[in-house]
Amino acid sequence: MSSLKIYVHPLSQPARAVMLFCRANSIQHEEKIVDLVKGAQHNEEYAKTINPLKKVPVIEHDGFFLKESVAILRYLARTFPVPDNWFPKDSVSQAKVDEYLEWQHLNVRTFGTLYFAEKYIVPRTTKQPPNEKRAANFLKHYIAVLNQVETIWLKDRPFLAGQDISIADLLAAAEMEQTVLGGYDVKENHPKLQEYLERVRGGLQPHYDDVHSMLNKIASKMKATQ
Ligand SMILES: N[C@@H](CCC(=O)N[C@@H](CS)C(=O)NCC(=O)O)C(=O)O
Repeated sequence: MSSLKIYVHPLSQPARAVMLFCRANSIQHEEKIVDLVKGAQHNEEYAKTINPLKKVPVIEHDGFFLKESVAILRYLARTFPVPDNWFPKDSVSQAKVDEYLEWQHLNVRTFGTLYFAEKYIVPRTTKQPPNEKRAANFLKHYIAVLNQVETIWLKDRPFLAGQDISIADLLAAAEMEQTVLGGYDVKENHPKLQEYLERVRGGLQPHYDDVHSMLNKIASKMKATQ
């Protein structure tokens, strides 16, 4: 019998996208939590046997190891019997998904992550306050790319690559949910993206809330103590 292990952590955006894909498609798999908070990704064993880049997500499918969320999601969509909308076989439809996947890494992913890291990770690892000037600059760029998502990618379609949800939406939603931990709630600031995120979430319940539960709990606690 085929075996799929996914090495993930629920506070990692690309890992959540992989978790969500597997859960929403009822792909039989085992979740291996790599405790990023405790630095488990830096363990010698993890670097040696799972991922020399010391990051999540990674999958292990029948002895085949694959890192990088985009490659993983494409591989899973090709390899498992999932509905075609996730990564369509039709060349033009697939290219539309790829178009977002190629763009997001240097845009939503980059600026959302830089902002989140400056506001959330840096203070926790250095015990120093964030550099607010740097954070504001990352946020400015993050808002600019979110505006591009609204006005270009979602201009005339409900999902990033067309009428149906695809793997592009999983990565986008996971990134947009993350920055609440840095104090920037996309849903409160971008009504069109709020509707979009609700659309993505609505079609993926209860899995969407399940994979975001740790993030949402931390965000609620932070809001309560502000
Ligand atoms: N390009 C990679 C990014 C992976 C990545 O940056 N993972 C982060 C969590 S979101 C990580 O594992 N960080 C641990 C570390 O840098 O120590 C992907 O899309 O899979």
